[in-house]
Amino acid sequence: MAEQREMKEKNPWHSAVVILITVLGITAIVALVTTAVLQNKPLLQKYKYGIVLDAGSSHTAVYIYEWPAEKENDTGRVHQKHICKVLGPGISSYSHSPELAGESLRTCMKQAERFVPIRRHRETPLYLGATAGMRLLSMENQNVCDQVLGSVEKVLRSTPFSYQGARIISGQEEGAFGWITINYLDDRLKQGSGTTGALDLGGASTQITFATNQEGMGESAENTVTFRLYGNDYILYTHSFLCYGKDQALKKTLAQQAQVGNSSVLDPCFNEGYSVDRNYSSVYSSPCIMAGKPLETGYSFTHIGKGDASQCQQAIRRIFTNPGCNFSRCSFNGVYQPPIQGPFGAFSAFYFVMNFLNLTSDSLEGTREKMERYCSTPWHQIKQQHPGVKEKYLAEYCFSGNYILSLLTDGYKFTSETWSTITFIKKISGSDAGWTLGYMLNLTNMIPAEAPDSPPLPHAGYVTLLLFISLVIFVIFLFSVKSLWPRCTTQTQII
Ligand SMILES: Nc1ccn([C@@H]2O[C@H](COP(=O)(O)OP(=O)(O)OP(=O)(O)O)[C@@H](O)[C@H]2O)c(=O)n1
Ligand SMILES: [Ca+2]
Repeated sequence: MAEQREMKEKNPWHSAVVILITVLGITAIVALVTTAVLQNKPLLQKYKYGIVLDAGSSHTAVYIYEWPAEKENDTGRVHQKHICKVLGPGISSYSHSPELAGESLRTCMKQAERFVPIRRHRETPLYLGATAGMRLLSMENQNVCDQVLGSVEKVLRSTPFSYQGARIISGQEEGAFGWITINYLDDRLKQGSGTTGALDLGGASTQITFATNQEGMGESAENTVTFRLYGNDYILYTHSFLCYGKDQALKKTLAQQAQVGNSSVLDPCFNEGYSVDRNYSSVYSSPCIMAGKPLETGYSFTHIGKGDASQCQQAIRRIFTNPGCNFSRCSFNGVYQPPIQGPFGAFSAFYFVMNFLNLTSDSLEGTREKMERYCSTPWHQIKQQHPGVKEKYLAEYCFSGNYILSLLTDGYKFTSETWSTITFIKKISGSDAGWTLGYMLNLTNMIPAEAPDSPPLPHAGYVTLLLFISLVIFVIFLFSVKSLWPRCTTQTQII
């Protein structure tokens, strides 16, 4: 018994040495984990900025993007910090006083100076991309077009930002960068999984872009864009239809219904009771309307609504020409289009219109029915129901809804089955869907061709593993001490 008590008293677990070892072990583990956590903790977040002006046919918008400075090549990292809508029309409407085009941008550029921290002003790249309105102006009058671009350049150069140029982007770029934007924001590019096609409807042009594995893409080089992003290859089909944005399509539809000399036009695409006097020249004042231009201006007519959706669609169908298809398949106007591969995101005016008409989640048949009902509602009732909506927009929704229906089905060949693959979207994770983000990502080389190397474990996983291994080592150490120590003490006792 006395021997046993002696053994217990001499038990190494109770000795000061073991307590010391335990304390030291725990301290070492805590120090190790703290060092690992502190070493890997993200530094105080620093942000970088980029500004892109979308000079559209109907208006200009200034987008400010922001991203963490040390994560430039991570997909999904750049987001929209602010959008400023320029007051007044698009820059192409300043053809009679080009210098005012630049002036119109000043208020939004001042706002941008407040949204980007002062210390970042000088390094913040500033781009302006002009789309279909300026493409049309350059066709009409190259000289005036250059003056407008010169005027916006002068104002943008006077800002504290790093001005990188103002230019008209091609329809191909507009389509492809819209596609990059939505797939970047959806985080689909890095995963290399399926992508989403992009449908963009502006005032003067419309774009369709989708990834395809079609062998037949060789059929039309001008509709093909290839990208290598994050180690994945993409073959995109893209086409921009100039003059098929919703404002130009409206002019086309009206022009083919109007006969110069007639004092009124009975239009099925406007609600019954709608009646406005128009000048013929306002309808024909566009390079999109080729035939039937009156020699003399000054004729006017009364534009009267008739409110009939199916007749409206018949009228719209006539603006899609069918000159024959020189390829294996075509959309319209003899333009090549491989079989559509969804899903699709439809944005800009596709969204504005379908959202207003409450048609963002209906079947194709449901959409047709609702359009019939909307168009046959008398104009005074429509105005009563939507007192806060701009009258110009309101008057055009019957046309616009039918145009979208016709463009997607008669034009791009969506069917009742494939209609459901279209999602009408405005924003993805807080950033607007549109070409501007993709444009900036491309010009700042923020999407690498090859996937960047990343550590095998995420930060949290790394710390947890470190902690676990340290504990295992410590426990093993304690067990070895426990099993070795008594033997040593016993031996000492014998001696
Ligand atoms: N709340 C809104 C805002 C805009 N619009 C319409 O949407 C079209 C403009 O769409 P947008 O994408 O802004 O066109 P732009 O970029 O100006 O034109 P484009 O891309 O052809 O240069 C115009 O017909 C405008 O009347 C609308 O119906 N409802
Ligand atoms: Ca646009």
